[in-house]
Amino acid sequence: MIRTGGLRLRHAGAPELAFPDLDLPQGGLLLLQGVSGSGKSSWLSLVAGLRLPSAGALLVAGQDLAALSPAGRDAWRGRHVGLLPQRLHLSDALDVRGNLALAFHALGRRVDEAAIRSALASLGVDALAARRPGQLSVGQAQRVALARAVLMTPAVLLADEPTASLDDEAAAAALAALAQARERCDATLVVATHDRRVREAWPQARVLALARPAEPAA
Ligand SMILES: Nc1ncnc2c1ncn2[C@@H]1O[C@H](COP(=O)(O)OP(=O)(O)OP(=O)(O)O)[C@@H](O)[C@H]1O
Repeated sequence: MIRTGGLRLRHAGAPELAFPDLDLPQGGLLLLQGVSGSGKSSWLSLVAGLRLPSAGALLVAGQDLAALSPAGRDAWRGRHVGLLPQRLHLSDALDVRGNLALAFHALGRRVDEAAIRSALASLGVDALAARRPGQLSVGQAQRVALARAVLMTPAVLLADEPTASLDDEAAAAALAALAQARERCDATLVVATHDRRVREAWPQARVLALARPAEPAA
């Protein structure tokens, strides 16, 4: 679940972003829409606990993020949030298995090899475990990143423009993989997108429409 009220974020040197209120139940599906600069990535960074709001209340998976210390937020995010960023941030110094193992190291936990195999298999990329990310197609790399996102069975899955730069077939496959990942984790799924194909694929999804803030008068 994600509940926000009066949420605002101020980036240095930019007009303050003000977000519409939201009450999304656990397991819900949300499309975060808005033109470039309307704050989609900023909203995701708030819900992921990467930034704290300049004002407003924010409850994610039952947790008030403002009540956590920075280290507590990092631990909470590692356990409860699955992130599929626009740039996938897979390390080419490691193979696919090693990239997923990093998630356990970040939490100070023993690497759960069975969980890694299961996450990769759930996205149909278990045969790629020994490859380096640089040896993967764009679609394969995205599936690996999604396997990493669902590794801890997160309560909330956040995907930033997952269909950008994909052709129709690859975009449909990416959306199917996301829907499957959501089902596997029984997660709340938020997809930030300005791709009309996502809305067409998921007409039942809730939409949170963001508007670009007005520039202050000169
Ligand atoms: N780290 C930052 N420092 C200063 N301003 C920032 C920072 N990140 C974002 N902004 C500003 O906040 C506003 C919203 O940016 P954001 O990236 O969240 O929008 P977006 O809707 O995700 O855009 P896009 O679709 O282009 O990715 C923009 O005016 C942007 O310049």
